[in-house]
Amino acid sequence: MALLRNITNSFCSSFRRYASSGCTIYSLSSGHVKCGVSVIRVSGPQTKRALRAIVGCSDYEPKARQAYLKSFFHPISNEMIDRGLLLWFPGPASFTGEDACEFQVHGSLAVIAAMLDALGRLDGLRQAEPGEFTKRAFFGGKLDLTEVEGLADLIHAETEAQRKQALLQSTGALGRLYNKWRKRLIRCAAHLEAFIDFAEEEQIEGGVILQLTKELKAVRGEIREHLNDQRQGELLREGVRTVIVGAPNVGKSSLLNLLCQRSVSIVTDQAGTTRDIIETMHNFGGYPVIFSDTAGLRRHTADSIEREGMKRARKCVEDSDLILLLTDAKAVRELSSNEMVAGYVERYLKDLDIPTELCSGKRVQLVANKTDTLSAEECQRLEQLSNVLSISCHQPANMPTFLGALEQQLQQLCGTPRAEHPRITNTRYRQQLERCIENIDIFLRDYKPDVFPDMAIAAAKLRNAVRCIERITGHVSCEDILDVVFKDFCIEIEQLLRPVYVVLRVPKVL
Ligand SMILES: Nc1nc2c(ncn2[C@@H]2O[C@H](COP(=O)(O)OP(=O)(O)OP(=O)(O)O)[C@@H](O)[C@H]2O)c(=O)[nH]1
Repeated sequence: MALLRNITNSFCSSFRRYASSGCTIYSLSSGHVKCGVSVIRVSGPQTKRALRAIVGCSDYEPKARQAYLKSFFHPISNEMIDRGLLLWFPGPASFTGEDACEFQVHGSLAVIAAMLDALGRLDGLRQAEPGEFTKRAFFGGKLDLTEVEGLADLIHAETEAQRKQALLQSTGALGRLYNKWRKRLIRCAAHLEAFIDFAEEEQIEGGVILQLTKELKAVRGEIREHLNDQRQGELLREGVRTVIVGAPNVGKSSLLNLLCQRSVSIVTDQAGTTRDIIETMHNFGGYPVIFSDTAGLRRHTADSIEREGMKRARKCVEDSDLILLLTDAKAVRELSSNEMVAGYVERYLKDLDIPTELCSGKRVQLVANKTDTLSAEECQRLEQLSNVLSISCHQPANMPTFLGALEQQLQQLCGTPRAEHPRITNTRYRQQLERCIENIDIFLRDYKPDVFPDMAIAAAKLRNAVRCIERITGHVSCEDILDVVFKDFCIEIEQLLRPVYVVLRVPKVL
């Protein structure tokens, strides 16, 4: 347990050291457009001196986390800038962990400029870099990396489901899960090291090792289950890539225009109108979708531009998550069973020269367009088949059934964000978890309780497993990762902390 305590303490104190070494920063934290109220934040050791200077009272003592209606003055001219609300957040119970305050002022460009100028005139204050408040919260130990990324996702969330998922992550649902695994793995590693170091002298029982392998298998099982999620969280975060593909002239561009409710793609009666990929991002029933219209596919063409368009279309199929395979309703009007539809899909993909590997692991939804050209009886027959959706882009009144089915597909692909089952939202997490499992696997395969050098090598694998989790949460030195995360968060990293946390003692035998 002492080992665990040391790890935690060294983690926290290094972060605190970084946090308190910063100077005081200020910035407009609300949007950069004219608005009713704008929020200007200040964080750092000089915050109280700054707020006293702005309210024009050198011994002003606001109560923590209470709003005060105050007049704000420029410290050089003593002219009043605005009247607004002041909130004081003494550290460490603040967002950054440092002393912080907020000025809520009227959101005109002139008021904001005057406030920023006033703060900039004070000694020890400088304008914050983009995202620097969050960076301080991270280095101050207030947020782990998953929470930082969750916060960035929350700020960028465009759909309701994305908002829910980002909110869960930003409030620590994923971080708590990973931290729980991290602690269990550290405990296993600590027991193993105790066994290596003291087994002979203090008669530590071999049963410890049995217990340890049982626990490792349990953690491995939980991580595997977490990984086996059909990438739902990642799809929700990044958007479901949905490609509309089919033969020339079947109505792919017409469908895209209908889905987006605007004319993004050119529609003509000439086969081969669409040459390049046309992509649009769409909020579809709360799910983010990236629709792609593609060039019509056929086996042979002499036209080199069309050939390039078809190559791009096939690549788009390969990169997609959901394939809307569009066909002319006349081509399927004779089909009378789901098996016949399945056979048709296979033949159609072959005609379009789409190799089956390109579609493997993806949802392929057959959509029959131009039902307005069918008889009522043919339409009815098609509607009875469950694996084909029939539409007419010329009669959008029949679209609700299709849209409902599409929304259902998206719901199944993205799932529902739940606090009890936080999902992987980032490929980086997935890669580290897979590496963590690999290390546990190697340990379980290689350790031999009675052969100490082998045991020590196996113990190193266990430490690697811990490190993989720590690279997700940011508990270890991981500049390369921080670089990516804060870039996503629009933060220019000026100085990178290089903390090196000794996670576990190196066994004597190494
Ligand atoms: N009758 C009927 N015609 C349609 C329907 N949808 C599209 N069309 C017509 O079919 C023709 C081709 O439509 P597009 O949307 O350009 O077809 P496309 O598949 O994108 O064509 P390419 O770009 O050549 O691959 C146009 O004349 C459309 O007006 C429909 O539901 N019913």
